[in-house]
Formats: sequence, C-alpha cells, structure tokens
Amino acid sequence: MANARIKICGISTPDTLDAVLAARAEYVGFNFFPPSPRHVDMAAAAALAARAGSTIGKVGVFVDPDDSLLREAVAAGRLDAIQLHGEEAPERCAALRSRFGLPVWKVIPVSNAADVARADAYRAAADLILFDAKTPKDATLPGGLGLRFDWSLLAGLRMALPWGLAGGLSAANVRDAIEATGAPLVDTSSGVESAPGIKDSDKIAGFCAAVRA
Ligand SMILES: O=C(O)c1ccccc1N[C@@H]1O[C@H](COP(=O)(O)O)[C@@H](O)[C@H]1O
Repeated sequence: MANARIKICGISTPDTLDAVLAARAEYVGFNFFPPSPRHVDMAAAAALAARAGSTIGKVGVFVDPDDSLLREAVAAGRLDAIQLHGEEAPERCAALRSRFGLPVWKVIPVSNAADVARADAYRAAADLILFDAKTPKDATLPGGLGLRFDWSLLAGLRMALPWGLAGGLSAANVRDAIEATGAPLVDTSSGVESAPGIKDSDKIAGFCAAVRA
C-alpha cells in the first residue's frame, strides 16, 4: 500500500514551515479562523505562501466563512484547496467550489456510524472528505483540540470521494490509525505542537517519519 499523504495544519511561522517542507509533507494548512491559536492574518499568510512556493499544497482552514474572507485568504495564501470545518451544507460547498475554482475539503465530525454516513451527502459537492473527531458542544474550537474518535468506524470504508483522517494524530499513534482505517491521507495539528499554537519542528519530522515507517 502506498504511503498516506500528509497534511500538517496550523503552520504560522517560517521556521516551522521550513520543517514541513524539509519533511516533504504533501500539504500545509493555514488557519483563517480568528479564535484559533493557529490563526494567521493575511500578511502572515502571504509571507508563508511565498516561502512555501508551489511544491506543497497550501490548504486554507475555515469555519463557516463568508465570501469576502475567502476571497482575501485565497489570494493571500495562494491556496490550492479550501478546508471547510464548520456547518457548511453541500449546496454551500458546491457554490464555493464553483465561485473560487478550488477543490473543497469538507470536514465531517464523527462520533458514530451515522456521522460517517453523512459524508455521502457531499459526494457531488466536495472534492475530499476529512473525518475528524466531533468536539463537545461547549468546545472553544470545532477542531485542533487533539481529540480522537473510534477509528474502527472507518474500517472497510468505501467512499465515492478521496478522503482523509484527522483528530488527535501524533507520531505515537499515526501508524496504528493508518492500519485501522486505511486512510490515504492523514492530517495533524496539535499532535505536532509543544503548546496550543506552538508547532515543534522535531515533532513535525517525527510525524512524517512515522507515517512512512
Ligand atoms: O487547529 C485549529 O485551531 C482549528 C480551528 C478550527 C477548525 C479546525 C482546526 N483544526 C483542524 O482540526 C483538525 C484536527 O486537529 P488536531 O490534530 O486534533 O489538533 C485538523 O484538520 C486541524 O487542521
């Protein structure tokens, strides 16, 4: 089986971006959700995008964004894909894909089998489904909290769309996660940090090495 592709999310500094590039992750995520400790403003996104160049896919992370935020972020971050981590309906995903001409990655929060089945509603509206752990109702963020879900819910998954796994992944557990789910793409944020929003270059390298081990 081919190695899973890797997305390292929530990069906000040049040195940790360099660690992602050195580790040859396929995607880097820039977070445009203001309450997040990983949030980047447009100037920072532009500087990071210029440094990243075109050898890595640049994914913008959004939570129920309006079109003007998307327009600014797509240009500043030279985005290659739009990750929607809120309550965006299939119609909204399809509209944004056509408006911005970019692939849409729709996040499906999971705590049970019915949640996994919800992905099917996006088959004509998104380009990739990212399964992440459902956060508690009173959580401060809809993602990036290092929460896992029961990976056996994805065992034997047959999907019409490309898909990936997120939620609480780290160097210590990502191999088990890939073996349990067969995920063709893995995404991590807090699992490669020393504190919320503070990425750790050694952990980034360790995560990528563990995926390819
Ligand atoms: O990271 C954040 O702060 C964040 C904020 C709002 C929406 C999503 C966010 N993060 C994404 O959540 C998943 C899982 O993160 P973790 O590995 O469990 O920390 C990932 O896609 C992050 O990009």
